[in-house]
Amino acid sequence: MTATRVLVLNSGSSSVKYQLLDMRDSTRLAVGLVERIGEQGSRLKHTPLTDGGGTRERSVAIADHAAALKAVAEELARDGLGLDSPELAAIGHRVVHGGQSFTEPTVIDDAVLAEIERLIPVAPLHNPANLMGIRTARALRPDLPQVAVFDTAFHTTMPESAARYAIDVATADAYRVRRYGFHGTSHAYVSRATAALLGKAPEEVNVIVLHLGNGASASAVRAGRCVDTSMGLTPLEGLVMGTRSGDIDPAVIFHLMRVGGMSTDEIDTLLNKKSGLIGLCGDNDMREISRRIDEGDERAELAFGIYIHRLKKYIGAYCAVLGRVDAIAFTAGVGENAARVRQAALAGLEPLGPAVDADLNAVRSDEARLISPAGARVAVAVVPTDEELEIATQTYALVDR
Ligand SMILES: Nc1ncnc2c1ncn2[C@@H]1O[C@H](COP(=O)(O)OP(=O)(O)O)[C@@H](O)[C@H]1O
Ligand SMILES: CC(=O)OP(=O)(O)O
Ligand SMILES: [Mg+2]
Repeated sequence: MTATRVLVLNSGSSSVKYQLLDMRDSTRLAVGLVERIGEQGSRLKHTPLTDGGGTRERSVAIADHAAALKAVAEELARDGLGLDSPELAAIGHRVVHGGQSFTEPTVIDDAVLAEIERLIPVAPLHNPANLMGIRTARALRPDLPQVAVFDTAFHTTMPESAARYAIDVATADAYRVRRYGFHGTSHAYVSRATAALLGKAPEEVNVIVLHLGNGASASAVRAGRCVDTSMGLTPLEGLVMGTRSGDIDPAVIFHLMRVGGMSTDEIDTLLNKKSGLIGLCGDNDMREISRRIDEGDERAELAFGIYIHRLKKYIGAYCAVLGRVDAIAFTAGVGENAARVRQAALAGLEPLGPAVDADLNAVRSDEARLISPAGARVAVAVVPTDEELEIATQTYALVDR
């Protein structure tokens, strides 16, 4: 029997999304999610797709990402899809920070693990979770290839003019301080899918991708290659996010230290976990914010206004970076679902080319689709991202020989 299945683990700071796929035709055999890892009320949601068996949800104490993967393995085994299956060809892992070392998907060995570990200081919320998933998967199936697919890889094509901060070069190089960018697997997938939606090859189009999830980032993609992105050394720079501030004057940090007496760790927590939408209005879920705006809540409206203002600035900036823009694509939880965000982000930008048709924008669908009126100079699209499929495809390409 040839092994054609790939298990994909997308480990976030407090969650794991996973999918088991058969790569002969990219069908999903099971999908699931472990949430609130290490917190009160952790839970697992598992859906086998093989014989139409329904979703199983249970609350289980899950202390860390190692325990999470063990629970996932148990669920898969109950459906006869366990990690011991000879049909499993590889396990693909999303790894958030690959620094400058990794520009391609990479089969994981001890040296690769050591490098991912060395990068923890620049991805403290993400790389430790990714490492724990990899180590646990290796312990469960030491014989199986494990592949790392890096969020940073797609952005390694950025020119130095976009990748460097304007700080002393020797200091920057000594500490590898530069702009790496994240969500690259999504930006790559969505920019290609947007080209396909336009009936073009990726090399023929320039696309602005807006990945708006809990973490959020924008990228400018010229002829299939990333030329700029909004996240930097870490996933803190750029857009306003669910709990992260995005861009601020770096002097805010000195001010909070000197005048506010705050420690480095306190400021780190403030900017990564207590800022963005949640810091501005107490909610980080765009559904809840939208509901509050409808009720006339002024704090929610202000938070939304700040979120949209930043988004608009990046869209304008990337129009300038690209010169010619063929499409703007919205993706991830907010981008795919929040018509209000899409409408507001592009309102008033018609002179630059993009336009949104209100009726098309209001349609709810899981399909990639255009929401701009026919003949718009810049197409506007909603393109569901699929990081797991992209990771599975890249993983299988490395092991299928
Ligand atoms: N129907 C919806 N309307 C508006 N926003 C939504 C909707 N569904 C999900 N979201 C937003 O998507 C976010 C999660 O996006 P997702 O891409 O799954 O993020 P992440 O991968 O960072 O966890 C939620 O926090 C919520 O704000
Ligand atoms: C890199 C990053 O911000 O990832 P996420 O959106 O999954 O938190
Ligand atoms: Mg995400």
